[in-house]
Amino acid sequence: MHSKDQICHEDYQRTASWLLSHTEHRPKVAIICGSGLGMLADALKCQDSFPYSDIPGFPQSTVQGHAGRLVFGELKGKTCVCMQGRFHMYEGHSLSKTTFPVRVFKLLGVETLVVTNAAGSLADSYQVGDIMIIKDHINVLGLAGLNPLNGPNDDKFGPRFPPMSCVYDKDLRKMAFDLCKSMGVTQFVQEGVYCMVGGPNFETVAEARLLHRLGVDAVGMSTAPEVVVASHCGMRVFGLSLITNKVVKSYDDGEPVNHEAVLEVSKLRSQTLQSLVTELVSQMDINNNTA
Ligand SMILES: O=P(O)(O)O[C@H]1O[C@H](CO)[C@@H](O)[C@H]1O
Ligand SMILES: Nc1nc2[nH]cnc2c(=O)[nH]1
Repeated sequence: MHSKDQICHEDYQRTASWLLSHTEHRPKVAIICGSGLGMLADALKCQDSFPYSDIPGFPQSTVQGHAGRLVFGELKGKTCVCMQGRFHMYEGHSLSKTTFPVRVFKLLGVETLVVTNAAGSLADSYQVGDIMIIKDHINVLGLAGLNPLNGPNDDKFGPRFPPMSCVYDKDLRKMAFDLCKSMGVTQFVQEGVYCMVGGPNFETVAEARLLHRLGVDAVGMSTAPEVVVASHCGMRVFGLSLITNKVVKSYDDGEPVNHEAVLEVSKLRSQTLQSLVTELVSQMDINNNTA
């Protein structure tokens, strides 16, 4: 590594080579599990699992509900790699560290990234427990100049100025919605705009009202940097937010949120999310070359 924050191509390669020499799985799909959503990895068959502390170059998870384990395996015959725990900037990681695994996945041969998160809703029509298919995002940190792509561009991954106008794959969104129909769960499925803020504090009422007026449907403290990096290196992206709470927009009522409540709601929808992600991956058009 060059400096504390600068990660060079060889750093990603070193981690990718280590993983390739420790598992025979050759994933085409990567799944990032949000807060309390680590059970998505439980559906993987023929697992090879690595604590982040064993993987050279990998950051460590510090947040409750993020186990800190990388799991390789098969979902209905499709080879996947699953992050049981992601990295957030508020933990003290640089944005390039929070997105480090995404570029490693690219070097492993991953073509599609599935991101999941726990989020608070701003949209009045959303209920706690709803699943939101992410249509687009607002990267508040990115707009303010905090972008994982800052610094010298690594042309081996992608261009200096990547477009971001069609990041969340339309076909995968439609496929997910159709799956929700066949699963009979459309009454709690939404499609909307996710906004990433820095955290770790939850929103003030004034901030919540601002985000609401900006057209944000759900807010969280992750996902956008991973998606920007994945899109930069040409990956197809699909995202789901689980609505774990309603963001308080009134000075007179509303329940203040806490992380324990977020984890509780995650448990509530774990089975549905697991089935949805499993079916989606199984229907994806991917070239499943095994080593
Ligand atoms: O985005 P994920 O990792 O799901 O976690 C969400 O839940 C935590 C707050 O409860 C924050 O980290 C927020 O971003
Ligand atoms: N910023 C933010 N992140 C969350 N993660 C889960 N719920 C919330 C929320 O209400 N706000």
